[in-house]
Amino acid sequence: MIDTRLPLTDIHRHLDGNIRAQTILDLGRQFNLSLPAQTIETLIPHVQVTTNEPDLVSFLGKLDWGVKVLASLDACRRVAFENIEDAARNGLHYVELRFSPGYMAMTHNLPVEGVVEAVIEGVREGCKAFDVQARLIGIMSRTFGEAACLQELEALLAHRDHITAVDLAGDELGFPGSLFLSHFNRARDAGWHVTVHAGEAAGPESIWQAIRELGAERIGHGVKAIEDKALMDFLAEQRIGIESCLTSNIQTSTVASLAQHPLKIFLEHGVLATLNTDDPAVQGIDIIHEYHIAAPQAGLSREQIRQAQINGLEIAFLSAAEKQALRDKVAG
Ligand SMILES: O=c1[nH]cnc2c1ncn2[C@@H]1O[C@H](CO)[C@@H](O)[C@H]1O
Ligand SMILES: [Zn+2]
Repeated sequence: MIDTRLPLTDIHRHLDGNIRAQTILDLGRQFNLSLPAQTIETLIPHVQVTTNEPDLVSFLGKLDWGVKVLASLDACRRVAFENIEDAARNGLHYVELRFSPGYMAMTHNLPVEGVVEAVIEGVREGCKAFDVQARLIGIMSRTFGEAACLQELEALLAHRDHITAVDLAGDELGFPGSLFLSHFNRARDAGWHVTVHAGEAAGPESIWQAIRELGAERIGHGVKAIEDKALMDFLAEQRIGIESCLTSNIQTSTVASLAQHPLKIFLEHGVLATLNTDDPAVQGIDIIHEYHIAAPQAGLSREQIRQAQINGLEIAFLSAAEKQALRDKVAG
């Protein structure tokens, strides 16, 4: 189902939602932290979704153990490096990794700017060691409020040349996008691209807000667009990309079943929708699973899956020349 002559991308993947269970165990031991379990098998239920969660916020709690073991900047660097290794193992040619430096820094009071630097370093080392191209997206975790997001923004701005875009993630219902207008004004002034998690827990109005007020060029999830015909038209006409994450949407109970997922309709409507993972280690999946198992179960035809793969590079935060170079490289 993956077309091997085309670049394979994942443009919606949380680096801090993709910390290996083995790494959680290793770091727990290294820093003498008390973990809920001592073996991979018994740790899995604490760090991975085993049955669907009732809502987004419950799902997000599953990411917490991963960041609780980040007791040093070197641990952050390691996790970033392993994310590139994972991407290479999955056959990805290009990955956009997003991370929330404040969330990663929180448990052990690490310097937020230091976390940004450590992540940049880990990704740089990973890209040297493996044949993958990567870009970084800075996340502001809305769950912790406007002030915490401002701190994240400033830490990211200190390394602006190594950051490609900014995102807003976390509790969409509790912390609407309207709280973050000034944050996004500054992010756009920095010349960054903008993508926003919207229309996942909240309705289509949250997607409109992200586009009109925050300047979103792409939308994370966006499943609720299906409820608003004018919005569907707008997304297609304005070429605003949708970063779909099929398994994630089931595990957060955003969508009841894959058969009811709107991705197929987005593609039929000409929306530039894509297939991505979200938090692969927490979800217990990888990009291959999303293409080979989740997408067919969501009713996508072979041709639609191929279109989603094409769209992945089309809406990537790369220049036209960079995209073409990647197409040429993969086509051989
Ligand atoms: O599916 C998701 N929807 C919304 N927010 C998410 C999702 N996955 C992870 N995060 C949020 O992203 C930050 C870490 O990168 C955290 O704020 C986490 O809660
Ligand atoms: Zn996400």
